[in-house]
Amino acid sequence: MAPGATGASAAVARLARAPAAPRRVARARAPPPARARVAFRARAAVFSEEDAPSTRAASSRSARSSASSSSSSSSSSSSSSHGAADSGGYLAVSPCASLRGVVPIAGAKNAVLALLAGALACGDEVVLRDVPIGLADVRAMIDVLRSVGARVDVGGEDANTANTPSSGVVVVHARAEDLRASPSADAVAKLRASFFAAGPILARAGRVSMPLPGGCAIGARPVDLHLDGFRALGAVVEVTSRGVVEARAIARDGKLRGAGTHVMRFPSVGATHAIVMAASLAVGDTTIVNAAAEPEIEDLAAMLNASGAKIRGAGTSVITIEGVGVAGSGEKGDGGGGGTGRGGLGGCAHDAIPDRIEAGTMLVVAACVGSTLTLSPVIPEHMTATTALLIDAGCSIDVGDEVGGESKSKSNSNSNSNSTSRRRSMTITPPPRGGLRAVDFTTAPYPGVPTDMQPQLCVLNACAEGVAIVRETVFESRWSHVPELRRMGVECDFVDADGDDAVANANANANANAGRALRIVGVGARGLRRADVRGSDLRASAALIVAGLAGPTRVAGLAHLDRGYEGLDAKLRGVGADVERRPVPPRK
Ligand SMILES: CC(=O)N[C@H]1[C@@H](OP(=O)(O)OP(=O)(O)OC[C@H]2O[C@@H](n3ccc(=O)[nH]c3=O)[C@H](O)[C@@H]2O)O[C@H](CO)[C@@H](O)[C@@H]1O
Ligand SMILES: C=C(OP(=O)(O)O)C(=O)O
Repeated sequence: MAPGATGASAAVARLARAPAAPRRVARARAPPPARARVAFRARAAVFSEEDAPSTRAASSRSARSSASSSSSSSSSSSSSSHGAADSGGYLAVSPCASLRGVVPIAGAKNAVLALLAGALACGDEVVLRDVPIGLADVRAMIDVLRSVGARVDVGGEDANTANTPSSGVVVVHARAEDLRASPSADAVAKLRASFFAAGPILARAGRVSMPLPGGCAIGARPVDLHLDGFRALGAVVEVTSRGVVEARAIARDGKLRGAGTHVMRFPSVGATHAIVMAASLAVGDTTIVNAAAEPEIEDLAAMLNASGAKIRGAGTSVITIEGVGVAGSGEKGDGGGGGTGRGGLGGCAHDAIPDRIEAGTMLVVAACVGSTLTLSPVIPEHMTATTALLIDAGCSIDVGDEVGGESKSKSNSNSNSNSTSRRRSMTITPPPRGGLRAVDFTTAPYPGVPTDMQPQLCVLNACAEGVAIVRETVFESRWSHVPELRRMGVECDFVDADGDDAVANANANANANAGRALRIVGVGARGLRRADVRGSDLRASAALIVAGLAGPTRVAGLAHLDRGYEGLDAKLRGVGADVERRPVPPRK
């Protein structure tokens, strides 16, 4: 425990502990595939509102599991920690012979959530564009910001419904004098990214009182790596028995100090976000080794740099941050970028990167239906792991000309554009239906195959000819789509599999999956069987909808979908799919 840490609660001790040494875990084999029960009759529960995930209960389950050490695991794939009741009805999806056209790709959910947290690090106005403001997670994150005193104005097209595509503008102004250190527990419980806000609040207010977050129920998801980072930056941290992280700067001036070299055990995306934001406002320098390299981190750094931060190496595994101090500290900050010249960050205008996971999902749609589709805009370099798999599966991918100029990140006080990712269109031409080949894959931190694409890529394999082996090394319980795919007639079982467990071993949480893999036997030209299914997390819901395009399906669990896909059903209809959102039918 860090010097000066108060309390020795069991939760803190567990959070501080390094994970147990990697070991092979004995596992029971998964039960044999459920035999078909005719879907619409047998699965009344799938469509009952009563079995919708309950907000409070699920959130507190998640909080407890978040508080547990990284060596513990929780099998929570059948429930959600998302706060929304499942009032979204279901999607009736019919198989379609062909699709055609251009799918608009929204700003990236996971980038936007980090950017909103990043705006709390800034003393002046931050204008964020390409924000999918219809997403439940974006709205919940805005609630988190408002609950700590930030002014947030939301504008742009079609800002009001979860299932309408939009391209919104959000203006955040988090003035130092208004900033409060205790976000609303209800808002925080709704999503994982809420915890990203702890870093900037701690750095600016000198303390934070942060409830443990929500998020998809796909694994234990502790926050120990975030807390290690705060301690390295000179904070004392404790987790109360009520599941609230209490952190405060040790220094009497209430400021964080540069951590020097901080090595992360695993390249956690969220912990990297949190440390980058907090270290930017610390006094002194920090180098994060084994940082996450995801594009969303590069995007956050671009926004912070345009506001006056001094971050180098974002998008690689070593990130160096020269802390500019907090406003009024007079310790650092030279007025460059959007900085205030008195320490602290200023403001900027920033366009969020396109959503590589939404785009990847649409590529799988095209592949499963066997139709050519164009997506726009995308940043192709962010998607290479996914596109390489699709090419192996027999698809061809063409990258088009630049669309809409380069991604912009413009400081309020000068015109230093520091992000140059090119947005383009991308066209996928798959083989005719039945011609897809199965592809083995293993998820891994960027630039590996994204875990957020794993369920959708399982569906790709379900639609292909042949047998695929899928390994998940990031989230131990991200398999909730598997029983639902079985209901759709896909043979899939967990099998022992050798391979490189290096990534899983670094991430003790995923050890439950070390040495085991999902074996999927594709249905090929036969197509999938009619079924009623329920998505139990965001990407599982999306994957099951994609599967429905190859076999008639009613997919419940839309509250998950609406967290992270803005108007997926409307976008699918826009290219010719037969997808209809319907209310929950009465119970029989
Ligand atoms: C809002 C957001 O951006 N969510 C993304 C983010 O989640 P998130 O930031 O939660 O994911 P992390 O990269 O932190 O988690 C990866 C692994 O590290 C473990 N871990 C994480 C933090 C920690 O303190 N201790 C620890 O052990 C987790 O349990 C998990 O097994 O990255 C994930 C990995 O690409 C994506 O699937 C999520 O969509
Ligand atoms: C897992 C995801 O989100 P979160 O981290 O917010 O649960 C996701 O976007 O797939």
